[in-house]
Amino acid sequence: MQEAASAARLGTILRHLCPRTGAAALTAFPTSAQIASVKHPVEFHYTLDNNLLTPEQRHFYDENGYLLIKNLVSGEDIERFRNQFAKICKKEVQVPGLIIMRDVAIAKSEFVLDQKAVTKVQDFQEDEELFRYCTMPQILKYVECFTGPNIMAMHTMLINKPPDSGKKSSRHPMHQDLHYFPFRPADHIVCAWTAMERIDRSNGCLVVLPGTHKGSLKQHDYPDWEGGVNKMYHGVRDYNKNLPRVHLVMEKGDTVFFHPLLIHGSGMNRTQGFRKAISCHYASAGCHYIDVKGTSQENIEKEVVGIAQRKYGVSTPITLKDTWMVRGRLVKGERTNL
Ligand SMILES: CCCC(=O)SCCNC(=O)CCNC(=O)[C@H](O)C(C)(C)COP(=O)(O)OP(=O)(O)OC[C@H]1O[C@@H](n2cnc3c(N)ncnc32)[C@H](O)[C@@H]1OP(=O)(O)O
Ligand SMILES: Nc1ncnc2c1ncn2[C@@H]1O[C@H](COP(=O)(O)OP(=O)(O)OP(=O)(O)O)[C@@H](O)[C@H]1O
Ligand SMILES: O=C(O)CCC(=O)C(=O)O
Ligand SMILES: [Fe+2]
Ligand SMILES: [Mg+2]
Repeated sequence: MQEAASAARLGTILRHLCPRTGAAALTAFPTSAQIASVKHPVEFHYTLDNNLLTPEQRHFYDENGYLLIKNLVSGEDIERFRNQFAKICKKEVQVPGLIIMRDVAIAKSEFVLDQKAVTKVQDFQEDEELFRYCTMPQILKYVECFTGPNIMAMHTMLINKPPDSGKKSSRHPMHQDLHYFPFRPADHIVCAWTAMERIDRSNGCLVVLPGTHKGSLKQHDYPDWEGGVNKMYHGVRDYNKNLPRVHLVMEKGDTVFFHPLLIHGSGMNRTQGFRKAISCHYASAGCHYIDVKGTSQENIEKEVVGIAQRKYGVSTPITLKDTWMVRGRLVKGERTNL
């Protein structure tokens, strides 16, 4: 009698943990103890086991494509990133390769030389102080669950979402980060995004469509927004507008890890403050480059290559791959493919 009950429970848990077997979704979530009581190894599709993630966390990422870890980066570290960002904006330090981007509403009006004009800095891999973010052990421990032990920091950003100018251009359209990346497999890429202050709907938090990481890479274009769109802020052309949206409210230091196919964006900043977040996209060094010619990524390759050629004053043909090869930095293990 007892045995039959526990066998039924085991079956229930296994069905819950292996949704791809086609069993109906369950409403109750198994506890750690229940999962630990399962004798058969449980299969997870999107994470590797390094004894850090709990089965619940691995299950959550499999189903949703993101995982939020509270309080992962200290207030002191965030203060240092803030200070360095301010120095960069004031031109007290010059960082080779850094892209400083102003909001389209400001870029097209007067020029103000301070952080009020800067909507994000990108490619800070040569700035020791900001790049510390990408090498923090507590972040890399999580990253390894997605990428394995050989880890490349591919893309770095500090986003300083400005108070909206009234044109709604502080929004970031819904997109998949993989659109920008000519490397695969997607499952071995992950973004770490850390809130540098409390971020909620008022200042434009991340908005995600849970589960969309299980889909494919979609066609991206500039959204048809009246007030203008920032350069390279492509959005998914068509996505199911009825899918549930989750607003990720985060406190300072909270960090979200998310899959590069997860459809996400961010709302406009309705406050007077500059909403700050720091992020890094990591990939397994074992990933390989692909040629995006003939794919939906051709449009972004054209734009990125155009900007890179202007920036470095080169006219020789380069590819999207070349622009990533020079930006990627090994942060753990061995640099193999990328
Ligand atoms: C996982 C990844 C997800 C993402 O990365 S999504 C976002 C990707 N964003 C980027 O890659 C940042 C791209 N931005 C840049 O490369 C630069 O900021 C950009 C646009 C080339 C401008 O840099 P600079 O050339 O130094 O700036 P500039 O003041 O001399 O302006 C040159 C021309 O560009 C225009 N511009 C500047 N910022 C803009 C903006 N935010 N949106 C639209 N247009 C913008 C600016 O008006 C000027 O145009 P014009 O020559 O006057 O017609
Ligand atoms: N007309 C639109 N077309 C496509 N994407 C949009 C549109 N309006 C908003 N978005 C995107 O949806 C996400 C959420 O934006 P939105 O401005 O609705 O913020 P929000 O945080 O949901 O704010 P609110 O509290 O007003 O609902 C962002 O990625 C934004 O760029
Ligand atoms: O901080 C944000 O608004 C998110 C930006 C983002 O998703 C991106 O740059 O890819
Ligand atoms: Fe993104
Ligand atoms: Mg909204």
